[in-house]
Amino acid sequence: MTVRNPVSNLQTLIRCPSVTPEEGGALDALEAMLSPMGFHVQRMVAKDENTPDVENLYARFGSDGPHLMFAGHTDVVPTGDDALWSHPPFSADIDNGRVFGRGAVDMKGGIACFIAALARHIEENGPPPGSVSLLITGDEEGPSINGTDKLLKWADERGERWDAALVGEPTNPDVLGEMIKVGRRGSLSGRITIRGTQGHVAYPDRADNPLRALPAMLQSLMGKAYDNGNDRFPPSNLEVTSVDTGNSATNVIPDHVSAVFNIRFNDSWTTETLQNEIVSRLQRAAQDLSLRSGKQAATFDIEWLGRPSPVFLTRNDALAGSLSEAIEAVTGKMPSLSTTGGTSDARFIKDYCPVVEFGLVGQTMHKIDEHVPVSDLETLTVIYQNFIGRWFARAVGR
Ligand SMILES: N[C@@H](CCC[C@H](NC(=O)CCC(=O)O)C(=O)O)C(=O)O
Ligand SMILES: [Zn+2]
Ligand SMILES: [Zn+2]
Repeated sequence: MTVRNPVSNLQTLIRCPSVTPEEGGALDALEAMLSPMGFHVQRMVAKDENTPDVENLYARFGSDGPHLMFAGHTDVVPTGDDALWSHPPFSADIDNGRVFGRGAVDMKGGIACFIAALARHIEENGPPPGSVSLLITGDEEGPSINGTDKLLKWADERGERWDAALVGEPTNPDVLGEMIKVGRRGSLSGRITIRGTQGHVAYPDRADNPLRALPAMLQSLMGKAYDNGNDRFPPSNLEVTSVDTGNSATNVIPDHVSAVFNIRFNDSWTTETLQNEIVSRLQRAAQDLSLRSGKQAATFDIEWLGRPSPVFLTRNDALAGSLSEAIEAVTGKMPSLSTTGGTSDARFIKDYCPVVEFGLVGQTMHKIDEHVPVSDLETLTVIYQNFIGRWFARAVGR
């Protein structure tokens, strides 16, 4: 089986230009690797209003339980200015012991290693005593509307059930083996629009500049901590990500200003309690007249943007334990169990089975010259192989 080499698996995948929502040949390449191994491969196209159709793949090896899912994505973020790359972003060139290309660590590399690991496990130990599935989406880096969420529902409707899932996102900050993700903070975005009265900039008494209310409003959102975090999660944090008046003139006071924000929140909040907190902070700040003496409280409205992402924590010692033991056996490191960073598709999987995440080192993800050391690909493959053995041994009670 040639797929036992993670480096050639990865080179094949990188050479498929699968920038979201393009399939780019990446799922065809996966199918060509998995079918000869004995996987039953199915392709599913997900559709929704106002978003492009996206191709996804579900492949199962075996028909009985226990059932282990490996989840990930073959879509990649855009390459940016290709001229800035030292190797073309879809070349998969190897230079100085490193494979270069978009998706090298995020996360075609993780998929390449898992396939190699399973191939080695089958060759050396025979098929696992149960089933292994790959749930691979082409819409993780995009809106995530036509990806893992819909693919899970589709598979669930066809009777698929899983006992545990491993997501192969690049979870390690600096060194392979240092961090497993066992949960994620939630994510909530919104836009506030402060209303004023348009007018001539030389006659401000005849206008009401909404920008004079903005500093107090932004201070209320970002100035005071939402919480201090806890032993499970980092503190919640809100960042304002854009401010816009739509005003192109220098001598006109605009009639409105909008600010967009995103908050990453921990399990001391629900979406609803957090929305209430944000609105009450804004209502208080709207009374602040320090830059607007003689005016009424500012008027504003708030619009919640997109789907909020839920906060979740995987409380499954057996799953995180098998993975930690595998990592320690191969690298000598005991990984931390973390909930730091962004959200991931594990937020959808957690409704079906316990889920943890472990993959490559994420330092170059989304950057120019994304790359992965060949040695990390080999080490991750050995970790995944070790994990597969441990997880099934534990699941069947051996
Ligand atoms: N576009 C999607 C989901 C966005 C997910 C994104 N995740 C990461 O960047 C992962 C980084 C990490 O592992 O820390 C995010 O957190 O924004 C949507 O909006 O649903
Ligand atoms: Zn990713
Ligand atoms: Zn990414």
